Amino acid sequence: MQDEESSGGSRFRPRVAATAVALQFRAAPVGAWALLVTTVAGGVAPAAVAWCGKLLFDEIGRGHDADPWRAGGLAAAMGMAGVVMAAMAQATGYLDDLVRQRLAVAVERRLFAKVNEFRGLRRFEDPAFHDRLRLATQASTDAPHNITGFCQQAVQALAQTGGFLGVLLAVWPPMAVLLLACGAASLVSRLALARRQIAVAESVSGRYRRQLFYRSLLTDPRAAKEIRLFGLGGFLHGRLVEAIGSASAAELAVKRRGALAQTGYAVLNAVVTGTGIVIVAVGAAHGRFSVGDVSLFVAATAGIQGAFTGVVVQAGMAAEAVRLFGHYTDLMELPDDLPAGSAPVPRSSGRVEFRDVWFRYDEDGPWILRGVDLVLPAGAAVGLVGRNGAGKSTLVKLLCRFYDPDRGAILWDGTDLRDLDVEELRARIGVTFQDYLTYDFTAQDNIGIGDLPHREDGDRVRAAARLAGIDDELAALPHGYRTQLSRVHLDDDQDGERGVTLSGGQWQRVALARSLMRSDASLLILDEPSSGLDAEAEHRVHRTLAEHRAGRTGLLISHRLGALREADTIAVLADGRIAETGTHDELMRRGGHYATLFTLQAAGYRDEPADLVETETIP
Ligand SMILES: Nc1ncnc2c1ncn2[C@@H]1O[C@H](COP(=O)(O)OP(=O)(O)OP(=O)(O)O)[C@@H](O)[C@H]1O
Repeated sequence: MQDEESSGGSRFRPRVAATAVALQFRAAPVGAWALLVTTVAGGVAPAAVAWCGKLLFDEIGRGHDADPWRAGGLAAAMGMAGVVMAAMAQATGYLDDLVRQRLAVAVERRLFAKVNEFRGLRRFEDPAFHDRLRLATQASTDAPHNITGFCQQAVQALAQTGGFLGVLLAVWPPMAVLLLACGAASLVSRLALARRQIAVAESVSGRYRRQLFYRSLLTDPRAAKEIRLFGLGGFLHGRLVEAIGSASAAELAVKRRGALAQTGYAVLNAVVTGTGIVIVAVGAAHGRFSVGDVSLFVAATAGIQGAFTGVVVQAGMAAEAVRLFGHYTDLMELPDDLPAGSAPVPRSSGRVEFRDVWFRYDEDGPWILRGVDLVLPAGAAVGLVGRNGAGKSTLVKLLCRFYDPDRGAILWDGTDLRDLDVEELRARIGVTFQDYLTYDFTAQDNIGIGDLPHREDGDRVRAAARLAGIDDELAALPHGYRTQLSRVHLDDDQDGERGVTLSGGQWQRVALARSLMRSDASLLILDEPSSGLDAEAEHRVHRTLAEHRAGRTGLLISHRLGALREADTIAVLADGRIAETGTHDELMRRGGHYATLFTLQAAGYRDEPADLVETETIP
């Protein structure tokens, strides 16, 4: 994804710059226009002041013939202009902050709204996408502002240079040419440096990603146990330092080159200026220039150099910003990784059929599913069994349409999932994922977000918690369902209070309750929902779920085969296909994979030696 074509290589991308400028005027219209006005005015003012200075010196230089009123008026005008310039500088500073803030908010808002639009999971599993997202996020704070800052600086410099050039041409024309040549050379060199800086920034992007990873790992309370027990602190710290060191060494090398180049141009500028001043001073001594001419020449030289220095610095920053902001515009233009279907999801039964489904995560990766044929009859409970890595959770992800099958189709009441409106489809499914999330929210929110419109509906949340067998424990927390389930992140209004930490099994039941919030879901998928529950809790939860599920299609995945015994059908996934299907009794009679697994587990409970159990090799 970070190929030259999509990211534009190191060439200048005017469309990116135009987008950034347009975004500034959209994010803060009044502020942006006001900033433009104060900037232009700030650019013109120094030339006007210098011109007044020249007139003043010339007036004073007339000795006894000088007009005191005119000299006083010119001095007063210079004083007033100084006040206006100072006020203008303050106003520009404030407007600059205002626009920068509004712009950063606008960019970030758009960026993460776009991220939310990706329907599938593929982008989130692509390291290049994460690099681009990181660079685009980085761009959100400064890049558009730097681009517009450069435009303003350029406008200001044009105004300033234009005024002073006229002065120089009138006094000693070669100086104008020399200063322009120095400025142009400095600009070209700064742009070349910016290109190198950008290339380095992009080459170390992966290292920054690793830095963030190690940093968050070293402070994550969930990681703290293993880090301490396995003594990983030093190891992880070393890797963090290595990532930081290698990233900053490359950046420092470019900065060194930049500093050297800029020093060279500063010396050149000083030589040019010094020569010019000497020539004009000698000319004044011979009576070719007035005192006012000399003062104006010095002011004009400094003014033009100042304007160029500003433009050169801003141009470098803008070039980097355009490149960085290019990641934002590219990301905003990324197409969705899943084509959108638009057909409404039938309100009927919720029969699901996998028809010769083939799937692999990467084009050159191994096939995970190799022609799965499976029917989840409407209203029936289907148990899915298979060894670790058989592809059970993958099947669930395809069912939720996080990916599309490479071959074959999944049909919902006869319609291909690819043709259905994906949001509507997902709203009809309740899922407890095997790798469920634990949110640093209140207990109420941890469950309520399973059905956002009813997040605040206390009765509904408690009903779901009751089904998952966690209601009593949550109600007994210090603030009941309003208790924060986190020891780290507390809301602002909970200052001084401490959250609580739930046990693994309690969290699992909270996750289960979350998936049960969608009381009108047609399909309920539970991927290892009771792996962390004690025997009593597991028994209770499964009984309640069986009652609750009535009439809905259910897919239950578990390595504890006893939990699947009551399912209407049990399917065994092996070698990427459905190897067996049937009821518990049918499969036991068949004596295949399922019977082998079940007998092994049962033997463990009965305390029989495993070698007494007849086993078939499990694929
Ligand atoms: N996002 C992914 N990218 C690449 N490979 C993946 C991804 N998720 C899973 N896999 C691979 O797909 C295979 C099937 O994984 P899956 O999680 O579906 O197995 P499972 O049957 O649910 O296993 P378990 O019983 O251990 O939960 C595994 O080999 C796994 O490494």
